[in-house]
Amino acid sequence: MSPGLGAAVAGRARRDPSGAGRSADGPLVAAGGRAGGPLMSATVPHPTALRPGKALSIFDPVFIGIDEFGQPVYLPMIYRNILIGGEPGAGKSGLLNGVVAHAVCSMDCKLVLFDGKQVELGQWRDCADVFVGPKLEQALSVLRRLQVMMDRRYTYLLACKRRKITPRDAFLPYVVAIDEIAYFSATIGKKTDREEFASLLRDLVARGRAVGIIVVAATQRPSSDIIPTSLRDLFAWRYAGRCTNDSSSDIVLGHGWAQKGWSANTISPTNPGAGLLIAENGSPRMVKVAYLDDNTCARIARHAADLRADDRDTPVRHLAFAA
Ligand SMILES: Nc1ncnc2c1ncn2[C@@H]1O[C@H](COP(=O)(O)OP(=O)(O)OP(=O)(O)O)[C@@H](O)[C@H]1O
Repeated sequence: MSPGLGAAVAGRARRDPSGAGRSADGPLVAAGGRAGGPLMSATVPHPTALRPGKALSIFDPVFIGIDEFGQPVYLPMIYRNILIGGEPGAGKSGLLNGVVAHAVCSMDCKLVLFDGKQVELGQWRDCADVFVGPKLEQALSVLRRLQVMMDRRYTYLLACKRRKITPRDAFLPYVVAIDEIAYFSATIGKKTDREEFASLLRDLVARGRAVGIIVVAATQRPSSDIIPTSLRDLFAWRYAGRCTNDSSSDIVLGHGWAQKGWSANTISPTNPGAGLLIAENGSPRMVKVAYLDDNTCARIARHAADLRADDRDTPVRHLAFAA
């Protein structure tokens, strides 16, 4: 488990009674580790880990596991998206759950979950503002609302002559987690609806970053019809768990990496949770994702649901989709 998450869970009974740390612009938000800082700070534990009893912040980098030297790997997720690909059983859910677990414990962020199977992200349901199950119409309706919200936030930023939201803005970042993109974009419903899903998702990934919409999307079908290059290249972070061939690995990481020796096809099938992580303009790097088993996810989810229930009545949370 992430040191940060561990601290948050362990600190359940020791929360800041003033509640100051839970507001969108409270002291919970650390001064360092923001966008513009290093893309990956892998060698030193982030200060979040040293703040027992406080909730996390989505503006803090997310602990995802260790690299091949045993060093912790943190991903700054704010203003970024992550694509997670790999064959069934590669360990994609581990990374998805790790990011979602950080998000649910961050009172300065809201959560929208898409899960056609319902059980992959189902444990976080009580923490989510919206949970989309197997219905494509619901998925489309939620994506359309997110798109409207995104447009309004841009209108607001334009009026303020700014390019990005900050922790001080009244509206909160959203983490939009999708387990199995292909289910919505290539499997169920009518072709026109699936195409609309793909196009709305692309727009969200392309434009959502600056207004605090973070897309975390996973697929066990890394093929060019599900992840066209134009979509893949919009993800600042890409993680390839074991893939069945070099071409699938390249579809996640970027064209040509397999030829340079970086292929997720070389990962042993007996090593789930190991994968290649790449940042935009960077090189791949082997990471072993920290695995949260079902019981741990359930404990974190209960803790976070309590925190969020306490927090729900604060005015800022009512800005949800109305924003
Ligand atoms: N980081 C990890 N460390 C150790 N074991 C892991 C790790 N990640 C996954 N596993 C093991 O591998 C199994 C499959 O992992 P997981 O369900 O995350 O794969 P997946 O890629 O999401 O599969 P699917 O595409 O079928 O949903 C887990 O039940 C767990 O036993």
